[in-house]
Amino acid sequence: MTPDLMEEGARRVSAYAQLATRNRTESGGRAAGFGRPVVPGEVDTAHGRILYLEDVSVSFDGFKAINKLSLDIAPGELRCIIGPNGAGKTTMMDIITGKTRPDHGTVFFGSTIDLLRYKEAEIAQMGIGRKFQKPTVFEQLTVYENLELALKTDKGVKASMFFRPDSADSDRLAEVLRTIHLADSVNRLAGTLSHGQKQWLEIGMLLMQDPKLLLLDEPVAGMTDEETARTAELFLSLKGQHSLMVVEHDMSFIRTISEKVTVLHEGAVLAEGTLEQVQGDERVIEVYLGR
Ligand SMILES: Nc1ncnc2c1ncn2[C@@H]1O[C@H](COP(=O)(O)OP(=O)(O)OP(=O)(O)O)[C@@H](O)[C@H]1O
Repeated sequence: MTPDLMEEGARRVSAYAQLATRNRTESGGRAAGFGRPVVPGEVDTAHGRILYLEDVSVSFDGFKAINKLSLDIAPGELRCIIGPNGAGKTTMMDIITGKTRPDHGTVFFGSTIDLLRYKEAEIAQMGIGRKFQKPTVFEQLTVYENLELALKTDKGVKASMFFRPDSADSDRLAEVLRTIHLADSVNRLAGTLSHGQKQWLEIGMLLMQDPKLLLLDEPVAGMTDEETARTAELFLSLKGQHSLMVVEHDMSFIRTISEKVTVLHEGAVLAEGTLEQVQGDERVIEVYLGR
């Protein structure tokens, strides 16, 4: 082979690699992203959606847990999801976070990131944080150390061994401590916190990674009334800066925080609107009372 041909081949290989990388990290090669500036690492919300599910279905042993589910969430929105037991709320979150693969449908983060092409860990890195029902903080570490650890998880094993928070990290830590009402408890062992405080600490750990979308599964279950009220304040303060999807059974909590409520039933959206609207919907009443 002549040097010219070899050079030409190398150019083609390099151009192809660049194209593949661009398609994977920016627009997924879809026409929707064409012509708009795409900032690597930024979620493209130009179409007014941070999360978009269309016609999503998944079956377990022939049982349709999610059945042609379509739903979207606007940037900065705080969306509440309600529905009777077994409606598919957890399965929907499993699909969004890459834990469960749907049999069918479309799931997009912004208008350009096809979440079905990514693994669970990659989706978390992209800025989708998930809080499970039970708090999972490190009980033997202090509040501060738990938050510091959340910063390190982003940085890989070697970097995290020598990690020292810089001033931007320290500012962020202080801000998160204030947001989660634990500024007075920095040096307390997480194991000595109340149930509600542990939940806030775990939310704080997610906030350290500055997630664009937070999925929260029954965040006030087991909390006292005072803790529930403080959690409502916390969520209202996060709205706008982050998008939130909150699954909850506690209707008085939902009443305090909600604008738009989505009711899931048998794996699909049964109704959507304000809490008053959905509570007045005959189909919703039947589903809740008919159990
Ligand atoms: N891995 C699985 N294998 C078999 N069935 C499953 C699996 N995951 C969920 N299901 C079934 O799918 C349906 C939806 O479950 P899911 O946990 O998503 O409901 P949910 O709305 O979160 O309920 P809850 O309010 O009780 O948490 C249920 O009937 C459940 O038994």
